[in-house]
Amino acid sequence: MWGMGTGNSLERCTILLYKEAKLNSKEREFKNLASSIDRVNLVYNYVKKLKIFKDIIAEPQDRKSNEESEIQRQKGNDYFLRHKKYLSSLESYTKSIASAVSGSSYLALAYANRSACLSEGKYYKECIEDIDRALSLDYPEHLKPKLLRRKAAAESQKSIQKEVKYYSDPPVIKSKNPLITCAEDSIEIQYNQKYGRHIIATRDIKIGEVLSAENSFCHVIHPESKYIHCHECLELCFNMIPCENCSGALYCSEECRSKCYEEYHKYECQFPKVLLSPEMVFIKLALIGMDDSKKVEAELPDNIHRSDSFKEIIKLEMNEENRNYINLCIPAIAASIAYQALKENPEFTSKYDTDEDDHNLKKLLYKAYMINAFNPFNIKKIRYTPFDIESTRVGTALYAFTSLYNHSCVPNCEFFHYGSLIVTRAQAPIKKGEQVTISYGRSFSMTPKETRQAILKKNYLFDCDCKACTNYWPTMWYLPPGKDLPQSFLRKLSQNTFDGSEANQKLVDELLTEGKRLYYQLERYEPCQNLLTLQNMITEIYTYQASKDVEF
Ligand SMILES: C[S@@+](CC[C@H](N)C(=O)[O-])C[C@H]1O[C@@H](n2cnc3c(N)ncnc32)[C@H](O)[C@@H]1O
Repeated sequence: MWGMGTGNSLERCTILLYKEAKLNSKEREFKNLASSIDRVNLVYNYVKKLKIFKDIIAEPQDRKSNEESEIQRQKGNDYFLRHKKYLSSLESYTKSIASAVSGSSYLALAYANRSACLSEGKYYKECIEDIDRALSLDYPEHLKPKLLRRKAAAESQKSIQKEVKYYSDPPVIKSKNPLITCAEDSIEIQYNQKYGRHIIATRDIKIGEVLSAENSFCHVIHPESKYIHCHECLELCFNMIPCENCSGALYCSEECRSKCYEEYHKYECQFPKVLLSPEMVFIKLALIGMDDSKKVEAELPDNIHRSDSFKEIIKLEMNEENRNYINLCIPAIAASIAYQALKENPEFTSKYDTDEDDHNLKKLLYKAYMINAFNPFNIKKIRYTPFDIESTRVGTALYAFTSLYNHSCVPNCEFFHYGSLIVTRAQAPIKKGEQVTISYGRSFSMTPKETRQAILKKNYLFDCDCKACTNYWPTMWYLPPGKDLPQSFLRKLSQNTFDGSEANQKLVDELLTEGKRLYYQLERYEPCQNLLTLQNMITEIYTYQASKDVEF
């Protein structure tokens, strides 16, 4: 059941182990233990008795293989020459680069082939870099003249180089909050029994105002993006360099490669397959906690929220008191598996080998897993085409401050990603003293109350008391239209194509200004369809403005 090649995810393994170790019968014993470390130890010992840890963590991640590199390079050639699908061919060449043994001629060939693709896409700087990489390796002599001709051609075209960036310049914080390092001074953190920590407006806030702009505390890449995004910084990059040991990590620069290796990848590089998925941001968080250098933090008074501080991220909500037994036990199983894998990781054990390290590791893994249940954000890449909006998952990230916004089914804020930076803006006017909220996925306009409440209870363990839930607001289709929107405005709205042209930019700016003005006129008709139309339009415009189209 656990053997090699089963491809079991950590999540599946935890559920199977729960059943196999008959942990359902240990509830009383578990709950009698007060500390998290005792609970992890209890579960760890029961699971260990099954003697199947070894199987679970036996399957290694894919290693370098020149054979695989050659298969991927041929695939790339096929896409490039036969189908003229340049992005697919680029991804295959990058896979070929990731698989090739360091320093081999396979690596040289893969770089050279990718340079042809980059030249076709008008990414001349990247093309030249790849040619230089191929030439610095064991590239066949008889093919060199062709490569040098490609380099000369690329040099002469450098002036029409295309930019590789999938988001626009983010807005900046104008009036820094003295108590929250990543926020405007229009908000504050409050605490009460009912809402936990939550955010309150300290003055009236207008629609569109930026409230916070926060860099991720830590993130991991999503598998679907890993051949065109850097494993470390998540930036888009079409000519990445590989990890020298494994075939699973690619980087936009030497700096990112060595930074990542030092801080995390030296452990990850030897992870078994079961620990490789975006959900594993919890292991990264726990390992950051283990790392003493990160714990040394600038001396700031305790009442200042620093979004880059480990002390803050580890305080995020775990809902420990509201969890039922299985939801307390599963994290202990996941922590046990990750612990066992790390204990067999030579890089890890060479640094951490005391009883105190052991204790810390178990505690941190358990906490980090629980934090990760309620707080992760998906980083998405949004691309507008004339016919469609494409959304791709780039990674999963944790934010120490943005996670403090509570949910409402009628949220007054929305967040936007600029790479791994998350920016929160008001999408409705917010009065001084009002709670500032985002949506955790379902808004009242599309999903009926019972469904929303059930999902929130299951995934976030609370009963929502927002105005839509309390007053039984119907979904959008059953709402009155509210005050009519002017015909001139509706005409403009129907002309909007999001096609990136200058004329459309102007139209979008006008729609945003007019939409905000109309919102204030319609506010008193809430809930109504036209107000939702305005709100959706405003959110869509901000999403569009944050995204940038990069074609290949
Ligand atoms: C991402 S955290 C939000 C910040 C959290 N209140 C804290 O103290 O850290 C999500 C958790 O906050 C609480 N929460 C969020 N929205 C809520 C709401 N509208 N009412 C009550 N609790 C809420 C729930 O415990 C939920 O699992």
